[in-house]
Amino acid sequence: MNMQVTPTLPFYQPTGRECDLFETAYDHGLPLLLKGPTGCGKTRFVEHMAARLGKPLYTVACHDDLSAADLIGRYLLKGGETVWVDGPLTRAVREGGICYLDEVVEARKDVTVVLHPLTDTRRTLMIDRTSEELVAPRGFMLVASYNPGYQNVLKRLKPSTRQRFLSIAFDFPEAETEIAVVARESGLEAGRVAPLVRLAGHIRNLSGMDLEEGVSTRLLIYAATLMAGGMGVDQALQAAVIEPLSDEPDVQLALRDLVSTIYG
Ligand SMILES: Nc1ncnc2c1ncn2[C@@H]1O[C@H](COP(=O)(O)OP(=O)(O)OP(=O)(O)O)[C@@H](O)[C@H]1O
Repeated sequence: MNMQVTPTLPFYQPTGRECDLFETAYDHGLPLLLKGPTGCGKTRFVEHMAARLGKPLYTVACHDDLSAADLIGRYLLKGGETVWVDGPLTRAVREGGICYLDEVVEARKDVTVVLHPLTDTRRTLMIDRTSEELVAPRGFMLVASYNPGYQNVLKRLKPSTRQRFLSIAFDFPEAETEIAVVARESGLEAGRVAPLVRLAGHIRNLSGMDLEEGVSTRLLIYAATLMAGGMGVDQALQAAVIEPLSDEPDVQLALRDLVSTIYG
């Protein structure tokens, strides 16, 4: 869990009208679900919007062991005494902040039970252990993300959960936007970023066939950062694109072929 109150506005390049939708959802106290592949800007978007709205942000990276108690809180032994310690969700509710549950679908099932009364008109967080029932104040907002590409039958959001959230579909940005983002984040000049983004376009066309998922904007930023630091193109792409995308020699070969097509 990571709590941030960001003094400067984290850079976020909008790709559509997502900032307006976020603000409207926030104004009306509606929960928001961000759907999209890994590394396409969902977390950065939430960080940007929280800073823009001047709200504390509690980010929780969900995993398959994450339980309701991890979000709500628990009794802990402190100096021989048992004291209640709020979890990130409870803190966000008490403070009227934003709670961002990254990859919510990974969390254990008891988390859903907690989220339901919080994401409908009740806006209530039940804390069974302390017998408290908190009604979320104006200003509290729940944001969750999930990556539809990773889902298997067991790990899908149930309609009863999905239909409690407004949703925005994220994808990799248009080439021009992605070039601007990668150049800004890595410090590599736009002219040298352009072929990287072209390569990404080709690789993304392969995803689903040989690759679980296309190359993320995050990996392009890694590659560009290595290149901006003076590393050669081949070595940078091997470390930041080819190795992270696949362990299969055949697939790696196909990726290297694509690299030669673009870089000659
Ligand atoms: N539209 C954008 N504006 C600014 N930066 C962006 C944008 N899209 C991607 N990025 C950059 O890509 C990096 C990865 O994005 P981010 O961490 O937000 O991904 P994510 O979608 O939350 O991924 P995950 O689901 O794996 O957590 C960011 O650190 C940022 O540098």
